[in-house]
Amino acid sequence: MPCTTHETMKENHIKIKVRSLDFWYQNRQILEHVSLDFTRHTITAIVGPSGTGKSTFLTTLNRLWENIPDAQMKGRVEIEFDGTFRDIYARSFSLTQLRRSVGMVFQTPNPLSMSIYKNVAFPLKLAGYKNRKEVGNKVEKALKQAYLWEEVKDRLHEKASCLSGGQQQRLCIARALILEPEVLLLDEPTSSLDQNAGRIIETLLLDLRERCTIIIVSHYLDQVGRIADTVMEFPLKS
Ligand SMILES: Nc1ncnc2c1ncn2[C@@H]1O[C@H](COP(=O)(O)OP(=O)(O)OP(=O)(O)O)[C@@H](O)[C@H]1O
Repeated sequence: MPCTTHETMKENHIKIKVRSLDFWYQNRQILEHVSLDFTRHTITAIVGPSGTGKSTFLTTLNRLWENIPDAQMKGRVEIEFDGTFRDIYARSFSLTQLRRSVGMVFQTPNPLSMSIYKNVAFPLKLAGYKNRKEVGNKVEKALKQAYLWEEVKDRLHEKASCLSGGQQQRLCIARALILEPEVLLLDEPTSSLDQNAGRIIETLLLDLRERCTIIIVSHYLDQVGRIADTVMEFPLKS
């Protein structure tokens, strides 16, 4: 029998496939045989007790763990690009493409010590964009997508450190969005913010779902209830 239509349809909606993933720091195993699928254009929340490997898991989706001494991973992570699943750990897969396609936002806003404008434009500079008009247009678009444009459009050349915590986090989201990633990973992005600033980011993520596949680690179950399409609880039970 050929593959059923139902199975094909299900496969068509998958953006990320994780298969038999094991992870260790030194000799301590943190993730054991994790196999998961993430659906395109949805928000998946990863929840669970402290220390169960939620943040570590996110770093296996963008290879950010690779610089940690004595860390080790086994298994496969495949992301769909232009209709084809690519093994992001394959030698032939470019790290530059991965950095462009998978954006990340951390728990504490981490603006660079430079102006608001330069912070957002920074990934474009690394990617070799030279045309000032094009860069300006992209900065504006990313700041609009991150709901920050109206608040900063008249002070783009001020230091990013002058912004409030919530604004700084939206600035980091704008920086993550400027290369138009297909996947956005967020590690407790609202935990250092007040409730109001956190709610703005939630609304923004619901909007971004149309463009990106979003995976968010969150400790707030009320937040998860408001925004998540799927919830995955760590430690995973096989
Ligand atoms: N760089 C590292 N070197 C060694 N051990 C680490 C490192 N980073 C994390 N760990 C350990 O790995 C385990 C999982 O950590 P991780 O941060 O992934 O968990 P978490 O579920 O995200 O926790 P939390 O909810 O508290 O953020 C913890 O026991 C942690 O101490």
